[in-house]
Amino acid sequence: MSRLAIETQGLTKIFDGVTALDGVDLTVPEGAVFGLVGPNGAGKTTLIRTLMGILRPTAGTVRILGRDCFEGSGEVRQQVGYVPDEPVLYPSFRVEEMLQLCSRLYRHWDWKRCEELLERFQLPRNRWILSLSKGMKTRLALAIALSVRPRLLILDEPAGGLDPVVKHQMLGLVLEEVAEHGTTVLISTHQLEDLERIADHVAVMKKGRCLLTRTVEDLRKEARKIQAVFPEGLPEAVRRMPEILHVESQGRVYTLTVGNGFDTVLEAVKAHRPVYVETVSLGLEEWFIRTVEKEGMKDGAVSAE
Ligand SMILES: Nc1ncnc2c1ncn2[C@@H]1O[C@H](COP(=O)(O)OP(=O)(O)OP(=O)(O)O)[C@@H](O)[C@H]1O
Repeated sequence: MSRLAIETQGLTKIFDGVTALDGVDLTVPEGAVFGLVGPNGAGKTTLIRTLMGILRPTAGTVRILGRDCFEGSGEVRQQVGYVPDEPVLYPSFRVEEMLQLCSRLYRHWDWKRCEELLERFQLPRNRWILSLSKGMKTRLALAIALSVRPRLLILDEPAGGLDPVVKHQMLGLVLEEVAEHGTTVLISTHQLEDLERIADHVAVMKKGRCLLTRTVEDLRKEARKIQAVFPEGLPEAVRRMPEILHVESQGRVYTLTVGNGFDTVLEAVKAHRPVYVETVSLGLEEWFIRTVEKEGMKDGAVSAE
C-alpha cells in the first residue's frame, strides 16, 4: 500500500460560529498531484492552513508525511514547500535578503536550485520586494518553496495574478519537480483546465466538507455525457436516475451528464430504444460544475439550470 503524504480525520475548524471545515477526511498518497477544487468559501484555504499547522483544528487530526504537524521538532515543516494565496514576503527586504533568511530557516535549503529558479523566473536578487509585481511575488514564493527541497509542495491558488506564459512555465516546473524528485503536490485552484493538465487526483470541497475524491483516470472513464434522441421525450425512469448529474435538451435531443455509474445509465438509455445515441467525454470543468450543482440541489439550493 502506498504511503500517505497527507491524512486528515474528522478535521473541523469553527471560527466564531462559522464552520469552515466540517469533518474532512482526506488522504493524499505520496507522489500524487492532488487538486483541491470547490466554490468560493468552500474551506480550501482553511484546510491548507490547518495542514500547515498555521491554524489549530477545533476537532480532528492531521498527519503530514506520517507525522503530527504540531509536533515540537518542526521537522515536518522543514519538508513542506508552501505557496500561500498571498505570499508572506517582507516588503522592506531585497530578494537576496529574503533568500538568505529562508536559507537559515530551512535545513535542506538548496542554493543551486534557488539560483536556477531565479534565472528561469527572471527575478533580480537586488530588487526590493515592495517593488515586485503580484506575479513576481508568486514566482519568488514558488522559487523559495522549491529551494527547500520539499517532499510535499502545497500551492494555494498559485496561478492568481500570473500571465499565461508564466503560468504555463510554473505548471511545467511543478511537473518537472514531481518527475525528478517524486514530490507530492497539493494544489488548490479555480483554474480547472490547469488542473486537468497536471493533476492525477481531484477532491471537491463544498461548505467545509469533502464531497468526493477521484483519480483523474477514473474521472476520464466515468465523467461522460450521453446524447440521445427520444421522439416522445426523455423517459421518466431515466431522468430520475441518481447517477445523472444534469439533463439538457434541445428539441428531442437529450444530453445527460453522468457522474459515476456511466454504464448503468447507458444501458437504461438503450433499453428505452432511442432513435440515436452517442457518448461524449466531459471536461473537468463541466464535471465540477455539475457535481457542485447536484450537491446544491441536495442541500435545497436552487439549481443553476
Ligand atoms: N479567520 C477567519 N475568521 C472567520 N471566518 C473565516 C476565517 N477564515 C475563513 N473563514 C470563513 O471560513 C469559510 C471558508 O473560507 P476559506 O477561505 O477556507 O474558503 P476557500 O475555499 O479557500 O475560498 P476561496 O475559493 O474564495 O479562496 C468562509 O466562510 C470564510 O468566511
